[in-house]
Parts: sequence; structure tokens; C-alpha cells
Amino acid sequence: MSTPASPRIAFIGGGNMAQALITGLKQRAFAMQQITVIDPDAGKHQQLQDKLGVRTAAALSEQALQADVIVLAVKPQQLKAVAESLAPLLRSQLVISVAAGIRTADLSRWLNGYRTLVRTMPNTPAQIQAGVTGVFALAEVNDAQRQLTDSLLQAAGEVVWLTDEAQLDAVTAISGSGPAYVFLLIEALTKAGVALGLDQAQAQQLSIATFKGASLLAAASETPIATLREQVTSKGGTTEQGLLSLNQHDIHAIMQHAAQQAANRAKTLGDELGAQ
Ligand SMILES: NC(=O)C1=CN([C@@H]2O[C@H](COP(=O)(O)OP(=O)(O)OC[C@H]3O[C@@H](n4cnc5c(N)ncnc54)[C@H](OP(=O)(O)O)[C@@H]3O)[C@@H](O)[C@H]2O)C=CC1
Ligand SMILES: O=C(O)[C@@H]1CCC=N1
Repeated sequence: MSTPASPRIAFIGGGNMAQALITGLKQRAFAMQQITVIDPDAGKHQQLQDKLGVRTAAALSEQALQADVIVLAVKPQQLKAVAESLAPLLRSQLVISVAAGIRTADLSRWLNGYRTLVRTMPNTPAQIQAGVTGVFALAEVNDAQRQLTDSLLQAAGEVVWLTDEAQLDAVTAISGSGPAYVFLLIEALTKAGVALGLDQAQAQQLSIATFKGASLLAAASETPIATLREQVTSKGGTTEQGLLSLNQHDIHAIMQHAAQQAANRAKTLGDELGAQ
């Protein structure tokens, strides 16, 4: 298959993740009329058409699936039923799943042995092209299809290709779920600012700008992250006291445990739903 200049894409599921990916594509001036979103919730259709300019359909059909790429963007619990309905309608489309936990072996079985499959784990900052997506492709996915996958996902931000599918559970725990950890930390830092006497709006502005600035500096700098941290930490100064408290509460263990729990859940989802 050669890479189509402007591929047609059918999203099955028009929720949070589909909308984040489509918004990223829209910002890259991708032709929105090339995208069809299939979602049973008719209430969402007008909103998807008005906000994003995509086509919509309420159910799977040959017509709705006239696409080069099909993105499976339903909940993991909905994927088996969707895949089984999709199987007889597949021709030669590239199928990309964003579902947490669900392994390509199970998805392929539900799709009646179809193996032109890519499994990904994006994240919601995709909507401002600041996402990062982990990607694993089956051997049957050819070079042109890999390039197509890469260029579509680049519209959402950075792309990390994996050769071991099992690593996607770790990617899910770190960057798939990660934005929620960061939002929680922003909420917590904001709350701390309010407790110290700032008003809510000021505290939130300071917290967000600090996460943004530190992240941009870490990304732009060749300096090790630990050194960047040390550059903030004056001897006998304020940061030292703040970090001492975070380390007394073992921030590393807290993050390690959170990520492990998320990865365990991804594996359990794969085990339980894949066994259906
Ligand atoms: N949210 C995130 O940050 C991330 C999510 N993901 C993955 O993305 C997938 C979607 O998650 P998310 O967008 O958050 O979930 P949402 O619930 O927001 O979106 C799923 C959408 O699919 C619709 N749907 C349900 N059944 C069908 C069907 N048979 N055919 C077509 N559409 C259907 C749902 O409709 P209804 O609401 O009416 O059921 C809903 O609109 C999940 O598998 C998740 O693991 C991956 C990375 C990050
Ligand atoms: O919470 C979830 O299961 C999905 C996958 C990663 C982010 N959201």
C-alpha cells in the first residue's frame, strides 16, 4: 500500500481520546471532511460536526468504513463487541487501537484473524499537539502503513515506537495516565498556595506556569534533570526544605507505586477482557 496523501480515517468511538487526536489533526490542517466518527450517541454528532467539522455516523457500515485507517477509540470493555461487528466489514484498512490493556493477539482473534493492526497508547495533550504516543505494530503492517501511522500520530505530538508489545502497559502507566498525575500535582500545589495566603487564581497561575516552565526547560536542556533540580536548590535555602519534606514522604516510592498500580490494571484489563 502506498501512503495516501490525505488518508481517510474512520474513528470508532467519538469520546475524549478520539476528540483529542482529531483536534491535533485539525491543528495540523488535516482535512476534517476526510474523517468519519462512528458513535452510537447521536447527541454527540452535532457537537462533533460543529466543533471539529468531521462527518459522523451512528453505526458501522461499509460506507462509514470507506477509509484507509480505522481507529478503535472505544473503552477496552466495549472493544470485543465492536471488533466482532467490524470483522466482516474489513477490507484492507489499517486498524489502529488506542485501547488500554487489550493485546493485539486478542484483538486480532476478535477481528477474525485480521493482522494489519497497530496498538498505541496516546495521551490527551494530543489536542494541543503536545501528546506522546507509544506504538507497537504487528509484523504484517508494512513500511508505508508504519509511515502513515507515524505521520498521523506526529500530529498529536511525539511518537515512541516499541518492539516489545508488553512495554505498552508501562507506557500506559507513565504517559497514558500521566497527564492525570500531573493535573493532580497542579491541583495540590495550587491548594498549597491558597493555604499560604494566595488567592485561587494566582495560586493556579503560578502552579501551571511552574509545571510548564520546568517541563519546557527539562525538554530543551541537555543538562541532567537531577542537575536542573540542584540548580534550584540553594544551600540553606527554601527549596532544600521543600524537597526534604517530599523525600521524607518518599516521593519516589509514591510515584513508583502509582505507576505500578496503573500498569497492573493495564495487565489485568488485558488478561480479563482478552480471555472473553
Ligand atoms: N482518555 C484518555 O486519556 C486515554 C484513553 N485511551 C483509550 O482510549 C479509549 C477511549 O477512551 P475515552 O475516549 O477516554 O473514552 P470515552 O468513553 O470518552 O469514549 C468512548 C466512546 O465510544 C463510544 N462507544 C461506545 N460503544 C460504541 C460502539 N459500539 N461503537 C462506536 N462507539 C461506541 C462511547 O459512547 P457512550 O459514551 O455512549 O458509551 C464514547 O463516546 C479507551 O480504550 C482508553 O483506554 C488511551 C489513552 C488515553
Ligand atoms: O484510564 C485509562 O484507563 C485510560 C488509559 C490511559 C489513560 N486513560
